[in-house]
Amino acid sequence: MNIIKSIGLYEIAVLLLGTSSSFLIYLSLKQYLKLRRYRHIPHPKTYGLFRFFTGNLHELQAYKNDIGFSGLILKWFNDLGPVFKVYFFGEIIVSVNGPEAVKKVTIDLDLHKNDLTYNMLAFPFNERALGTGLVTEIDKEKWKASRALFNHAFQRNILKTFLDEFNEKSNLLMEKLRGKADGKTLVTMFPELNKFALDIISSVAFGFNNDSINQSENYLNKLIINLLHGINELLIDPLIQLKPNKFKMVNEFRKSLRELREFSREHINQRIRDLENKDHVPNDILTIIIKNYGGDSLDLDDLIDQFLTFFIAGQETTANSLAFAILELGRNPEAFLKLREEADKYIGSKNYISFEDLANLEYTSCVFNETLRKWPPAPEFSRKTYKEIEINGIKIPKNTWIMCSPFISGHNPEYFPEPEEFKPERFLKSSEFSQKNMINSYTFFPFSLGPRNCIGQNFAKIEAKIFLAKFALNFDIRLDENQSYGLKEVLTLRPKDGCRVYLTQRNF
Ligand code: HEM
Repeated sequence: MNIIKSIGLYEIAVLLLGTSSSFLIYLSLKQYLKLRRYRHIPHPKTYGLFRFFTGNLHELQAYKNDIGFSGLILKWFNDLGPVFKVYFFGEIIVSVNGPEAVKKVTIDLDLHKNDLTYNMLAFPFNERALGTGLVTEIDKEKWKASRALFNHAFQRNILKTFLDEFNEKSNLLMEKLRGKADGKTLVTMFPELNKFALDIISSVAFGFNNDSINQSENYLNKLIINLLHGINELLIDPLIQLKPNKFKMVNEFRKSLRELREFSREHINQRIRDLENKDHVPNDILTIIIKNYGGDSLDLDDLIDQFLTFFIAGQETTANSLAFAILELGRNPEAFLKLREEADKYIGSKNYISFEDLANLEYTSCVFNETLRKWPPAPEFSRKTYKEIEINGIKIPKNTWIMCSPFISGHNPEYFPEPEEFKPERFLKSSEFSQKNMINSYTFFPFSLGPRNCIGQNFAKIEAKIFLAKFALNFDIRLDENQSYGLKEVLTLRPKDGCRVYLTQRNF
């Protein structure tokens, strides 16, 4: 205190002013030099008093509740062309688009995942969440080793053995929806589908009957929702943990995450014990993984990371896409009738959809594909350049955060004429778009591409086809006219109001 008195308030003020001005000058210089490295790459106009620092944040805030980040980058793509940059504070992201670019990034160069984004999923708020699970593992060699184990568990002939579970959970959901199908009860599809997807993963992948479909609030579902909510909040605002009004949310997040990991630990430990005691165990993905990890290499925390990864990667993505599908079918009754015709023809009154039946459901696949084209649940994915690369004649510096967008590609009229229309027919093998190869792996890639593509894509396709066929066989849909058709997007893309419908039992 005495020292302060002797220095005097004036000197302190000058000192503080001096320090903050030097800091501001340092930040400005750093920002200037960074932007200079990218000045040859086109970028959208920036707005606001502090736009030199905030970059494109202003527009993002303005559009986030309407067309979402995906809609915004599509707008920028239409204005600026296939390669452009956007920036928010110190982070510059280069969006690269077009079949050549996507092939180069994901396959030819097989770029690494970008650590900044994936770390927020791996260790949000400095807590271990998805850790070194498949989605978030940045180290290529370690990732390769675990992917090799999991590839085995996700082969079609293994998934085939789980059809009973897929059918059983779909039947349970139909049963529940039948109870609401009086034409007057408002049903929000997303939460129903979210529980459905959770129960399927719980049962197929980890051999336990979670039964959230029949519960209004489910323990596991609630923990996962809290986990995703926390990660979403962190992605929107990386400084969130410093804000006193968010302390409660952050604490709840931490508590849920710890409970979730504990829940996983107990479940995995039990399975290990059962395997050691040679007790009967389900032949599910967990058993396959434990047997393959085996021996000394088995690290329980790694297994928990994988366990959580499959819940997070496989639940919301599938639920979102199915909610979008119902929304589109409600708006496109012709497509809905064709879907039903196909289900009538190949499934009819059967309660069980077999693998052979699935092969016949081509139009159902097209409905799912068209939904994923228009509304990919993972609308962008990111990578990082480890050396300077060139795309469309534009040089992109080393260590750049690159973004590829299945959303932009799916809305490009060059490959998908009238992209705003919902036309499942374009995916029929006989359609001119398929024949002319306009639809191929580099124009339609909702499950990403290359070595780090989605391991669960066949799983998701089986789940979606069984659900869609059964739904079309059972119900008529009327959309709630008061719902917004906006998007909700942070980690994944979802219909803003969750797809609100009135159902009636189908008139035969
Ligand atoms: C419609 C449903 C789904 C969509 C659209 C989807 C999409 C994607 C995409 C785009 C990626 C790449 C992400 C990135 O590069 O960061 C991915 C990765 C992954 N997905 Fe899916 N997914 C779906 C369903 C599932 C399901 C059902 C499971 C599991 C049962 C699953 C498990 C995974 C895993 C583990 C990865 C990481 C793969 C790796 O890096 O080796 N996904 N998914």
